[in-house]
Amino acid sequence: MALLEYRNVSKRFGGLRAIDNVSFSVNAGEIIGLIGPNGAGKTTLFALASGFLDPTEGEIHFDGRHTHGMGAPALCAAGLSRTFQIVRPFGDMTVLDNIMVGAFLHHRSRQDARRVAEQVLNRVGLGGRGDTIARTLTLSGRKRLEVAKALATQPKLLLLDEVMAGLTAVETEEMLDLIQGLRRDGISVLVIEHNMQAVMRLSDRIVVIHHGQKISEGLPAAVASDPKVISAYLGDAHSKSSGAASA
Ligand SMILES: Nc1ncnc2c1ncn2[C@@H]1O[C@H](COP(=O)(O)OP(=O)(O)OP(=O)(O)O)[C@@H](O)[C@H]1O
Repeated sequence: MALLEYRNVSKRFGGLRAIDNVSFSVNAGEIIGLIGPNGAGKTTLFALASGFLDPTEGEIHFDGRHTHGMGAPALCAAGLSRTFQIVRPFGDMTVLDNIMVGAFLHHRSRQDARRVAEQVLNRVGLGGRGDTIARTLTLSGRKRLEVAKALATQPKLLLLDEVMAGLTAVETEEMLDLIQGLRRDGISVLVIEHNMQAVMRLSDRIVVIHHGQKISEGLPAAVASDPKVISAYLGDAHSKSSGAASA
C-alpha cells in the first residue's frame, strides 16, 4: 500500500519549474532512495511531501490523505517526519532535551517525553550522551541527533536528507545499520543521498530526478546501468569539471 504518493506533481518558483510532473510512491515498509545531480529538485520534493511547500500542480497523498494545505506540523503529527541536509540542533541544549522537543508532539507530560527520548537516544547509538551539549557533538553525532529528533515524533515515514554526507566509512556503515533497523521496526524511509554506494545498498528502489523530472525508477542495479542516469551524472560531472577548468 502506498504510504506517500506524488501524483503528477509540479512546483514552480516564479519562472523556474523546479519539479515537473513527477509521480512515484513509497509503500509501507519500503526504503526508497531519491538521487539526482545537484539542483535536480530532491530537497524541493522533500519540502513538498513534508508540508513546507504545496505543489503548483498535482497532488501528494500521505497515509490516505490529500496533504494540500496541511502544513508541516499537521503532517508531522500524522506520521511524516524529516531531517534537514544542514543539521540544526538546538546547540545550547543537551542532546536529550533536543530529542524531547520531538517527543512532546505526542506526549504532554515531561516524564513521558523523557521516557520516549531516552529510548530514541539509545536507538540511534547516542546512549550515554544525553547530557552532552548538542553543539559539541562530532558531525556523526549531530547526524544521529538529527535522526533522533525526527524519530522522537514517532513517524510512520521518515525523510532523511543526506544523513551520510561527510561521514567516515565506518560511520556510514553504522548509519546504514541504523536505517535498516528502523525499517525492521516498521518505519518506511525515503532517503536523499549523494553517496551512491550507500544508497544503492540501502534502497529497495531508486528514483532518479534530473532538472525537476523523474528520469528513471527501479531496482538499484537497473537504475545504475540506465543510460539516461549515466548521462545525467556524467553530463553534470563534465559541466562541473569544465567550470573548474575555466575558473
Ligand atoms: N525557495 C526557492 N526559490 C527559488 N528557487 C528555488 C527554491 N528552492 C529551490 N529552488 C531551485 O529549485 C531547483 C531545485 O533545487 P533543490 O534544492 O530541490 O535541488 P536538490 O536536488 O536538492 O539539490 P542538492 O543536491 O544540491 O541539494 C534549483 O534550481 C534551486 O535553485
